[in-house]
Amino acid sequence: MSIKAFAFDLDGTLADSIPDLAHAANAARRDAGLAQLEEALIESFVGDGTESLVARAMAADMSASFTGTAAQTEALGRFDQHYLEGLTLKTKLYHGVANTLNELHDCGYRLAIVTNKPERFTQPLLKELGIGNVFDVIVSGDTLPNRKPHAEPLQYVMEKLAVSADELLMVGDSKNDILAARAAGCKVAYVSYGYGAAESIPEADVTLARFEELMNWLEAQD
Ligand SMILES: O=C(O)COP(=O)(O)O
Ligand SMILES: [Mg+2]
Repeated sequence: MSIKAFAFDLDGTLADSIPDLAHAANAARRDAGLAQLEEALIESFVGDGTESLVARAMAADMSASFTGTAAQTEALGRFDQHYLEGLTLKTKLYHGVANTLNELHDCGYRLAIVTNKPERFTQPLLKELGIGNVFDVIVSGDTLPNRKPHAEPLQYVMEKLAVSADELLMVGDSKNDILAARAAGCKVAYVSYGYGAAESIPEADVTLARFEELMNWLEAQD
């Protein structure tokens, strides 16, 4: 079966969003009277959604989880405000992303976003990055009851786009993306330039050092 649709992760795959996530996380820490953290440490906290990022960043500890304490809820509100004020101060699409997405879209492929970022950030971020119009489906971390690495977001995409698992390619930079693709039974491309370096990454079907290599992989399929 040939590929008819793509599901793209957002942070670390389409956009290099760490500087603005780190800026908002550090601003929330400053509001709480805490010292600033290195961007690289905050990068290691990204991937399991905003609540998790805020809990880890406030505790400066990867094993922290969001339990809804008053302090965490306050920090989440502060983070939201700071991040929405500066979604694209430094955030940029990676090289080749805009052209490749437009080319795929023009060729008639169906495109989806499957991110663990909440909807309140995903929609404005895609718009600010100028790629809000190419996606047929956008699944954020709070769109469905379950998020990546669960299969549900990809199953939802397949249903919406009326494609089967072997017609869909997930493209992502983290373990969660690969596990979600495996759980849903679809192929997966791992982009090695993203934020997955600190994790042990399960084997993907293809590894891309640059986003535009996706077109070479696609041409080699038929
Ligand atoms: O915001 C996150 O936790 C990660 O987002 P992603 O799924 O687009 O990488
Ligand atoms: Mg990612």
